[in-house]
Amino acid sequence: MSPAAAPESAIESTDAPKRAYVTFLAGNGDYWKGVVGLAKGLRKVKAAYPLIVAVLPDVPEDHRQILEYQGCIVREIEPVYPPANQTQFAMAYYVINYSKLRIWEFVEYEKLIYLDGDIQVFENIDHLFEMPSGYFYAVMDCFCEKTWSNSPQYKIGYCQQCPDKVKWPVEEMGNPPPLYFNAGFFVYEPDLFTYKDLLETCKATTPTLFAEQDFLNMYFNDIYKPIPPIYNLVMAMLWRHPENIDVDKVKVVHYCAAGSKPWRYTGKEENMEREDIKMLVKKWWEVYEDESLDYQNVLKSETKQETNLTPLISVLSEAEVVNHITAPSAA
Ligand SMILES: O=c1ccn([C@@H]2O[C@H](COP(=O)(O)OP(=O)(O)O)[C@@H](O)[C@H]2O)c(=O)[nH]1
Ligand SMILES: OC[C@H]1O[C@H](O[C@@H]2[C@@H](O)[C@H](O)[C@@H](O)[C@H](O)[C@@H]2O)[C@H](O)[C@@H](O)[C@H]1O
Ligand SMILES: [Mn+2]
Repeated sequence: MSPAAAPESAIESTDAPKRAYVTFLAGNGDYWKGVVGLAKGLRKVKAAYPLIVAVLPDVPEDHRQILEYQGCIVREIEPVYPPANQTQFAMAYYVINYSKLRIWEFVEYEKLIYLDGDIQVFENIDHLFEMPSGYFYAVMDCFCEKTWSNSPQYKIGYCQQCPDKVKWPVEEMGNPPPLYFNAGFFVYEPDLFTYKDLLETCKATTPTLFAEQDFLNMYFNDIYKPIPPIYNLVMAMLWRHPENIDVDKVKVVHYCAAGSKPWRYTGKEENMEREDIKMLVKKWWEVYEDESLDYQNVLKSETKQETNLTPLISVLSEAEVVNHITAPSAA
């Protein structure tokens, strides 16, 4: 079994609907470390589906090789640029995030779960694929951090996480804004019509503070279904809305607060000395450094088991009971 072919053949050999996890990687910086951590985390929780990495052309070959070595399916995508204008994004690098829209093109998969490279999965979440189709599932965001300071929500002090604390001023501003999700994690269905329409609509839309996240929120507004925050713990929730979070139940952590990316963590930025943050960063490192989770090591130990089973399998295949040997999951 060739290592590179295993993840795909595992899926192709069954009649089950095609599913996968997908993440996004740009540039020659250090985000590949996040993706390696994610691939190993998915393996640790025995995810049943592989991890696709949608890479921009500027991701260097050696980084791609590291990802393939970790069992990822690397797929190059073309960049998507927002129309030029005067907009200030909350972060300058958000401009590349429009390229995420390309993942709607992956139509050989029926359903996909997108995760940012700065996300880690600590418990199996395969069950999210079983939710009814036809919706866009994601976790509600929080508006309380400084990155939101140019938004009306922030200026008013309104957050959808506690809409009764500071009420939305309906009389002055009309209805409160629709529910707004964090676009670091979502469950979606690739589709070529949607893909083309996304790109065309995007071209005709003025970019705003949160770039593709604002755009996706607008585009999928009518089919958006919130899922609980355990599926994408936006770190600021820990100090902004502790009453909404039970850290022990969290399955997916999004290291999105300033200074919290584990591979860059110094502990110096605001809130980064908190015990819960230190614990979550430590948990990320434990997965990242666990060599037993390296794809090549998992392959080796599974090959050993298969060798032991060979006599039994050959008897069974003669009887045409075994049509295929399921390859190990890549994730
Ligand atoms: O230089 C970069 C910046 C971003 N990303 C990808 O884009 C995602 C979104 O950026 P980020 O997670 O840093 O945004 P945040 O969630 O912190 O606002 C990352 O997780 C990566 O998957 C990347 O690959 N290289
Ligand atoms: O390009 C827009 C980005 O927006 C998001 O950023 C977060 C994060 O920056 C926090 O620090 C903020 O406080 C939070 O509200 C905000 O949504 C996504 O995580 C990322 O994947 C990407 O879509
Ligand atoms: Mn992120």
